[in-house]
Amino acid sequence: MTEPVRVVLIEDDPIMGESLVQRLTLEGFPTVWAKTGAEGLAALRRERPDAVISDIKLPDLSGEEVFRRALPELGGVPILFITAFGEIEQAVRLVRAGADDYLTKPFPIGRLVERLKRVTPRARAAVAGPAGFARSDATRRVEQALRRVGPIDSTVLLTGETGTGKEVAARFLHAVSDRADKPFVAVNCAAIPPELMDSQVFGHERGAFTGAQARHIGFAEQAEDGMLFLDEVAELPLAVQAKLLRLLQERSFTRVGGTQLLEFRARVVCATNADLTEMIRRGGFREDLYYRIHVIALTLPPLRDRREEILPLAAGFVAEIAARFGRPEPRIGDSARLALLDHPWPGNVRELRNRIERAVALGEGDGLEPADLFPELGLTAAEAAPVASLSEVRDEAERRHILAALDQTGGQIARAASQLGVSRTTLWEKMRRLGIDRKTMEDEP
Ligand SMILES: Nc1ncnc2c1ncn2[C@@H]1O[C@H](COP(=O)(O)OP(=O)(O)OP(=O)(O)O)[C@@H](O)[C@H]1O
Repeated sequence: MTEPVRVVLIEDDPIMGESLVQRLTLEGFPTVWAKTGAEGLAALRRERPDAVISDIKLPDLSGEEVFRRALPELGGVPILFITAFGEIEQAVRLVRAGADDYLTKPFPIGRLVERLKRVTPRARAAVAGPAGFARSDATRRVEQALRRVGPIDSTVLLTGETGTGKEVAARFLHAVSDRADKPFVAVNCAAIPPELMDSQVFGHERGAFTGAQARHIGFAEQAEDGMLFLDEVAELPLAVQAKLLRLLQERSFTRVGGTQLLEFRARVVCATNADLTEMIRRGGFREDLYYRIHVIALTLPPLRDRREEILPLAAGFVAEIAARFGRPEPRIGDSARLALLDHPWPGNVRELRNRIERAVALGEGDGLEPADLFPELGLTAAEAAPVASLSEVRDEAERRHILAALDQTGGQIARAASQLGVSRTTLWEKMRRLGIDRKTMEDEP
């Protein structure tokens, strides 16, 4: 017997809602009813349904907002909209943006059931298209959302800690988009000096500034009608943020020092590990730009929240890296597996990859052991301690020297100061800073 298709219904009209719930349940679709957009989003997160039916007009959110906000939870789950006669345009836009279908009120409930039956197998079937990157439910939702928005042109913002795979996700989006055969241009905004950012992104004309000996084609132009991936977008200086906003609004730009207006045809995908709302609060990021790039926002979860991916990812990296080094593929021993599962992975997938690469490169046996992957664990505590900074070393030496002087002078500050070649006040200050307790010293009048 196949599992029943579970539905979340988002509908504020009590009569319509009631009758839909009754009929859907009778038809074998267990249904959870949410009466506002916010309740609906919470239900989506909680219930993980197989299909969603949503009214387009809700007391708190529009259909577009429901879709945009639901997308990260929705993944490949079908969503049908119910619209009133006057909202058809919005419904058509939603279907273009990746919603599955819409029905105009009034409609016979049988038709809704029929549509529902038509769209649900799609969610169950293996998703077609390029192979994905997901190996857990958490990333599968992101991957399916990317497949869904692949064919449309809205701007996507990918967030997540460093090394979680934001660039991998952006390249995947490109691969499933209609622009897959067009350029994918990745710009690491953190790696370009702020004063060069403008000309790197928009290009410059010959003679635009000292040293501009030839025309330079910037990233916006190189992307043609492909994809422009702005990694670490929070690092853009405010002046370049203003230009990026204009680029997105007007879909045109000029090279630095140029007058010719060039059409911007690429799709923009941004990534950041910064908290942009916090940056807006502090005045480091433009709010209007945030709303432009935040049309569809998806978060790559940290590796510690998707531990089921650790071993499959590790196995994939071992195979790939051993092949690259022309070495036999080492086995990951049982205790190494446990160590991998136990590690908190602050550097996420990148850290996993780097540790495997080092272990495969340096490992001598035919298996990987915890010490190959976590060499720091084999060190004594003193060796593993982080290297002290120069100021820490200096402070420690000063502290010991002052204590010795005080010891020799029986705690007399003035004599110790003169021996040390500093004034009494300076010695007091140093003692305070270095935490030498003055009460243990014998002060003089
Ligand atoms: N799902 C995945 N499958 C295979 N490799 C992955 C996956 N996710 C990430 N990686 C690898 O991990 C490393 C980091 O990924 P990526 O550069 O996409 O992360 P990021 O989130 O963009 O990092 P940053 O914020 O530092 O730019 C890369 O070597 C990438 O190939």
